[in-house]
Amino acid sequence: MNLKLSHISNIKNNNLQITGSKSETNRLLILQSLYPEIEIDNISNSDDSRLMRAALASNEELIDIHHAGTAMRFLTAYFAVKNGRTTVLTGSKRMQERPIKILVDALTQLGCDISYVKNEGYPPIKIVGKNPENHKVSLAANVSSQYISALMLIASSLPNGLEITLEGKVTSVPYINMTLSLLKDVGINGSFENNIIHIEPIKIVSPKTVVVESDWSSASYFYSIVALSDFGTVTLGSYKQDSYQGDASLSKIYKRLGVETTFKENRITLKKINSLDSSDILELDLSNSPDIAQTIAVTCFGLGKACYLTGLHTLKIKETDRLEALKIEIEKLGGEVSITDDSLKLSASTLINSDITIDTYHDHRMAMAFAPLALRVSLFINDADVVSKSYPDFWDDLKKLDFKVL
Ligand SMILES: O=C(O)C1=C[C@@H](OP(=O)(O)O)[C@@H](O)[C@H](O)C1
Ligand SMILES: C=C(OP(=O)(O)O)C(=O)O
Repeated sequence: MNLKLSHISNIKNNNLQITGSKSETNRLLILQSLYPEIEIDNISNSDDSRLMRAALASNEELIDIHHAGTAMRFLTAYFAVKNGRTTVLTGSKRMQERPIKILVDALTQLGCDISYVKNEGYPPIKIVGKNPENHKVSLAANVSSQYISALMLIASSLPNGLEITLEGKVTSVPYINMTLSLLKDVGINGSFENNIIHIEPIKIVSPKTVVVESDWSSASYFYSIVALSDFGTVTLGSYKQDSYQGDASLSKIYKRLGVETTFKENRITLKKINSLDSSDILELDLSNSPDIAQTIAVTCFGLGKACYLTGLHTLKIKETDRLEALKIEIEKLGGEVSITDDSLKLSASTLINSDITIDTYHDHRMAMAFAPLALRVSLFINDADVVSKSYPDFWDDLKKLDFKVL
């Protein structure tokens, strides 16, 4: 599907209900499979959560999780401790390029049996479920926090729980804290101090309904829309001020880009204010919130504001090499970008080229991050249905804000 996007007027106040966080949902789906007493409310309707549910319900040996990184990593740990069951976990072409060795090695240390079907270090993998005999493990923490969350999610089901030692600089820390908070919410005890995580064992938890907060990464596109509008306001549900999601830092970051956030009951209202960060260049370390890097880079570009984004070392191994993809697409529109392995620098440039086709590289966030630019120029989005990975209703929600989506 190739879309043409344009917008004729400003954003009128509109109420949107954003789907549940896919990160919270996919953690809770694993926990619910281990502890059926758990109920989940405001579950994500993303492809990644649908695939996770289907995988957990499947009795097949071969399970294909397509593009879903959390599903790939969390299910590797889940099936590794399903004694007596053999599973082959595979995914899309890109998933077969996303590394998994650190997690496989950690599970092997515990006594699990996992082998590579094609290329060493990458999916597909064959998992022969075991009752692992060890309860201590250490792993590198600088590549993906998903490996650590995967171990934490199965830890309480092991007879002695788990002690996880994190080596090196820990990346995407809020996602580890999110896992710990959700474990606690369902009645599992754990701690994370001085790079050591302890999770206690528990056989049964008390019945409990956990309400998933709406997805903050998805909210980022509306922050960008409001920032790029002349006088827009958008209200989004269901959010809370004390979020488990690191991307809730959007409210602080976008204050510097001219968007004010107010929390009322369980909704946030984003309002355009006319005060932009006064520094020549917006500098941000995004190692705690990698998923909003694309949104912020594109907002800055649309505003003609220079930015220097660091802490982006994980972007190269996500749905695509996001640094490379951002550079190519922003430059098509007339911007100037330089990248390293972990940073992106955008010069203060003017959006000059209209009717450009944005390529999305099988990456939902490429499509959604560039869409707000339609407030400034009309553009085309290639392969626009990629958004369903995290936010299937995205284009319908843009129509509610008077975007022309053709
Ligand atoms: O645990 C999670 O739910 C996630 C962790 C992050 O990945 P990394 O830890 O690999 O950066 C993030 O980018 C991803 O979208 C979701
Ligand atoms: C990186 C992402 O997802 P995952 O790693 O779970 O595929 C994302 O949603 O931006």
